[in-house]
Amino acid sequence: MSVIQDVLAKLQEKDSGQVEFLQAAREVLTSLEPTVSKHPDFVKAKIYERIAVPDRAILFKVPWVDDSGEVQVNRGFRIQFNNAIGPYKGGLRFHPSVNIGIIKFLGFEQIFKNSLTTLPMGGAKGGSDFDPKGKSDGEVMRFCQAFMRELYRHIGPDTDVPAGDIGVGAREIGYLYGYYLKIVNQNASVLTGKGLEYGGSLIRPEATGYGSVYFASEMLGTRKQEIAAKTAAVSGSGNVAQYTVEKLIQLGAKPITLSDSNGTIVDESGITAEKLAYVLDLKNYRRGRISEYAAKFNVPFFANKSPWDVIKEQNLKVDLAFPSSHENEIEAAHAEAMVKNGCFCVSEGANMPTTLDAVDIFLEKNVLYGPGKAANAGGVAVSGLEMSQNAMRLTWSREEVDQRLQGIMKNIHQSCLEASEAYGAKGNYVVGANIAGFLKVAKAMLAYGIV
Ligand SMILES: NC(=O)C1=CN([C@@H]2O[C@H](COP(=O)(O)OP(=O)(O)OC[C@H]3O[C@@H](n4cnc5c(N)ncnc54)[C@H](OP(=O)(O)O)[C@@H]3O)[C@@H](O)[C@H]2O)C=CC1
Ligand SMILES: O=C(O)CCC(=O)C(=O)O
Repeated sequence: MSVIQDVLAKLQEKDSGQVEFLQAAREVLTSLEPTVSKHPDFVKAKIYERIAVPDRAILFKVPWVDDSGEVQVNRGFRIQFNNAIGPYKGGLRFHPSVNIGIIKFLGFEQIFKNSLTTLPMGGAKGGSDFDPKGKSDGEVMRFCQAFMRELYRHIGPDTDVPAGDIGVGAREIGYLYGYYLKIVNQNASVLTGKGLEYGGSLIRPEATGYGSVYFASEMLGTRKQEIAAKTAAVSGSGNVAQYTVEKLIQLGAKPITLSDSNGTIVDESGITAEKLAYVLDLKNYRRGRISEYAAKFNVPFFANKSPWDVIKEQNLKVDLAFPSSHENEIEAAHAEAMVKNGCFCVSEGANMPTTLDAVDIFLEKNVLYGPGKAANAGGVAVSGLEMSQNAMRLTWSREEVDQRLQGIMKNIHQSCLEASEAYGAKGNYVVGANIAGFLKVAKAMLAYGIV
């Protein structure tokens, strides 16, 4: 059995219920296979085995009181996966589906993503099974305060710096940071995605979405194509989806879908800047459902369907796809239908939105496929820039941060291409991203000895 297969077999045995983590581990570790023969020192130091086990996993209770006075108890998690190249860094997810396997998959992916940015950040993730949907602002505030009441002792500007993810946006970061400040009494860079008034960075809200469009643009460039005039499907309607659509519009593309957990709207005339402004107000302030877009702009709404279901069932034609919602949203049958309906470029705003079978289909059919850890790294990259600005106690302009973001996305694209070629899988961004992200972390781990 190869070293990699041996590690995977052990994970399968030890972490058997953690389906999403095992999926992520399989995807990453199998694509590291070509590094094994070139790096016997990694094998001897058991780097492949060590990198797949978190440094620590913190599980805690989060008791809080709802608006009716009843005590509620949620689970809180912070998985500090690997800090070889910098402080632990990665978002917090508040969603009822959250469990240890999901947070572990996200934390594991974050190691390689953060390494690809070239900024000094280790990998972590956290969150809770708390569902902010349908909760009052007061309930969300009390939950965030209860969550921080435990989390504060595990984080710090040089230790671990969380940020947002699904269900954690500007409102939640404000409550979390406000409570940290209150109990620790230090205005420290312990969270990113902060408001501009209290240490946030311009372009952080936009960064993940913009970055995934910049990454798509780089991939298209390898075939002498560009974003302009392309029709695009985008899933989700949260932070990542909103700014993906904004950048697509700015670059002259036609985004035609958005979704949430209740269904998908299809606007074949194109989502415009004005319609997007409606979506931002609907989702970020009124906290409404995407079906309201369909009623407002008189377009079809497909209840309980994702954009990928609609492409499959209605033969909707698209050139580009930006899955920006959640893991495993694109399955093999979706991938087949997407290719059949003209989709030739997929840039993942979400983390692991494509199942392993569906990835194989994209690769077989020569689709330009940008995996999340490369394509959505813009968000954490600008979080890294937020930390740099906090450390220098100054703020950069919008233009400066955007220029840096574009440079980082270009550089990630180039590193993926170079690593894929050096390790015998030219043009395969999955192999390229995993190997390029891995090598830096592995070399740092090797330098530290067995710790
Ligand atoms: N925010 C960031 O900077 C980064 C985010 N990501 C990834 O991008 C993705 C989206 O995150 P973000 O935009 O921040 O999150 P948000 O909470 O802002 O938006 C999530 C969107 O996805 C929908 N969604 C979530 N889960 C499901 C589900 N199980 N089924 C159907 N729809 C669902 C939500 O619908 P509803 O409101 O109905 O639940 C919502 O429209 C995630 O995979 C995240 O890990 C990656 C890198 C950075
Ligand atoms: O900005 C960050 O620190 C993390 C963003 C994130 O959660 C992600 O990249 O998946």
